Amino acid sequence: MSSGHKVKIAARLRPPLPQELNDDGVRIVPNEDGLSAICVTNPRDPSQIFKFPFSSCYGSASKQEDIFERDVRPLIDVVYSGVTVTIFAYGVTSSGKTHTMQGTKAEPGVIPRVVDALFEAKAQKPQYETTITASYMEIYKDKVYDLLVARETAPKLPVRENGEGMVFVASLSTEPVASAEDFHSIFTTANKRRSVGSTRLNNASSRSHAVLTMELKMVDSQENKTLTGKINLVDLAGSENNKMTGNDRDRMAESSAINKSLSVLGQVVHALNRGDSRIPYRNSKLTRILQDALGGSSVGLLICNLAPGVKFRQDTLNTLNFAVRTKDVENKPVINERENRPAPKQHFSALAPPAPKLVPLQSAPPVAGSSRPSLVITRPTAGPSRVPRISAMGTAPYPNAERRKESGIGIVQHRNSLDKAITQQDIDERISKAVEAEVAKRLEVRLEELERQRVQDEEARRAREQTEISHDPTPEKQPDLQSLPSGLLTPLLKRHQDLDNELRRRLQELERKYERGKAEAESAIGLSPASRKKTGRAYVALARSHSEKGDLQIALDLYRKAESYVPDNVKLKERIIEIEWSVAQGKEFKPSPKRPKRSKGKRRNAKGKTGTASRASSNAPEERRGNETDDDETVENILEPIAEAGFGVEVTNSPRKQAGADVEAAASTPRKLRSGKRLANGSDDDAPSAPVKRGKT
Ligand SMILES: Nc1ncnc2c1ncn2[C@@H]1O[C@H](COP(=O)(O)OP(=O)(O)OP(=O)(O)O)[C@@H](O)[C@H]1O
Repeated sequence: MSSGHKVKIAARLRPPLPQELNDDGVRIVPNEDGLSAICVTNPRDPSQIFKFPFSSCYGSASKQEDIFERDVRPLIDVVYSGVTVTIFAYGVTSSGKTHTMQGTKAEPGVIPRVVDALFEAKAQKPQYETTITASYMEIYKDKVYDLLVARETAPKLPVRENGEGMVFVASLSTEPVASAEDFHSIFTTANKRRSVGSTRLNNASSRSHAVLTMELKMVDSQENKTLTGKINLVDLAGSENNKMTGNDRDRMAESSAINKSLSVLGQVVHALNRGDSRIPYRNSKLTRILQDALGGSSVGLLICNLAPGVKFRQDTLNTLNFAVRTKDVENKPVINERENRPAPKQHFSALAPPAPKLVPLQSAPPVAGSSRPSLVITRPTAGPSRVPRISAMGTAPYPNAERRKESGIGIVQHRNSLDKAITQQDIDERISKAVEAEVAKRLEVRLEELERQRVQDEEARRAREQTEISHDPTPEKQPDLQSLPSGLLTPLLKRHQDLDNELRRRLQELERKYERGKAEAESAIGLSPASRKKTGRAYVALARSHSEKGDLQIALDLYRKAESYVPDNVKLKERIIEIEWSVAQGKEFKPSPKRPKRSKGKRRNAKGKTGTASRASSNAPEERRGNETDDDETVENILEPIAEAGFGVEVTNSPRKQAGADVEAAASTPRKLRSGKRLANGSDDDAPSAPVKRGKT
């Protein structure tokens, strides 16, 4: 039996803004069991509808209070039981993340409501002497800044890891908070420092990810123990399509950092779901900082913000796909508890790391609507721990933060204010801290060296390969698939077995090459973009051949593998959803028929861009792509070169003449929706349903 706690998902659709049309393409549909699902019309084929069942779905008329009372308030008791909770808002730009997290004076969002609830609960727990502190940071262009200090005096802060594997932001200030009112004034000031900019889609668009942490220290003098609970409230920046946002140069740099970090977030979730031994947390500051929330020791709630309107439709599907994956991520919540009683003096070097002890779950209150773990692990920290317990989001306040505390803004006693009588134990602790800081620093330097070395090795390897390719004229050397002229490999189409073998060989070769790329072997990030695409293409083609043979599970695995190389490919995501559904339902899967082979000139004509195909244009993929829509671009990137090489094409969007395939696919699925019955696999934690026909519900 699993002792983990799955990340809970809540999806919220914002109402259309005054200038937006409501086409009803995203809507909430109640399920028979009292739960609900988000239904999204396929932007490429309005006759198809994707269904995403979640335990909490909020429609456009929902109120801030609804989401707070149902999904957030139950977590307040979890924080008071000494557990870390992380709530993050995720969605495309302008989908309502900041509105949900911060809200307005008239409609306060999750953050102000959480703080009010923390103080209400504090008043009801007289057995504890509770102190509450806040820290607030933003991750802007992959750099971390303290939002509680003026920007002029806020250098970028390093992210570190202590000996217990706890990631923290060094030198992040913490501010004691005496009351909810005190918090609101601190928060309002801090928010003015957040990087916000205007885009075509949102005139107050967050250009950074913001992480607010409220930490509670609950000293129980009767029981001689201290519990530390924490809640991280994360307002992520939204993914962006620069063509829609109309971003200028400055905004583009921000946008690319935002998109990259969100893409790494997706890869982390993927890797966790696959059970990889290496999770690429280190590939962005965002994922490092959220490490504890994804696959770590905290309880997680992901609020998925969705925007109505057809222009956001593809992003909405991407957001929901991310949510579907995230709900399979399992955390192992931990109660942070330590004894108050001073331990006998001992030199830090003589102390062994404390062994975790299992504590029955009853000590933690239940989380509404979630599968609770049967056990949680407590970290006993009796006496001076070998490694000082450092807040996951950092301690060591800035001098000006310290000043704020002294100036009496907060009346709460801070842990560091025990300076009056320094004991031998205090001294040992300080030495221990200094040693650990030094070790952390050296480790970081060493890691940077290793990373530099890896990059150098990778470059040298690529250079070697380049030289080999240009000097090796032997005919048996395998040609690059991308460079093959169209039609050259057409005969392979007729020989599927050969095709399989060929692709397998190619994949093995690529993987062998990649293996040589040292320790990062499991991460597609370690490959150049070209190699990633190439590998992705090869997996797609192999997957297709398996799906045609009816080996759907194998095909699905291969498509998923392809996705880790080209995580942004939208059609690939759709294909995975379709096959997942077919596998879950035990239904036959019919891929859309292959696109008929056309001359390049015809292709251009079909798009209506140019009259006749010039030789220059047919040989210039960049130029071709420039004329295509975004969707085409992502598909062409992975699929087209294979098609040109004669390996077949994945076309999800069936043109009119392929309607037969759509009708057939739809005919096998819509009745379930029509009758209002849940799909066989339609439990709360199910994957989305396959497309079903509209108009029959
Ligand atoms: N539930 C809602 N009810 C009313 N208005 C909303 C709601 N959600 C969002 N809005 C409005 O939509 C606009 C965009 O919302 P918001 O700024 O919160 O989006 P965002 O996802 O944080 O965007 P970005 O990623 O660009 O920062 C704002 O004008 C906001 O007031």
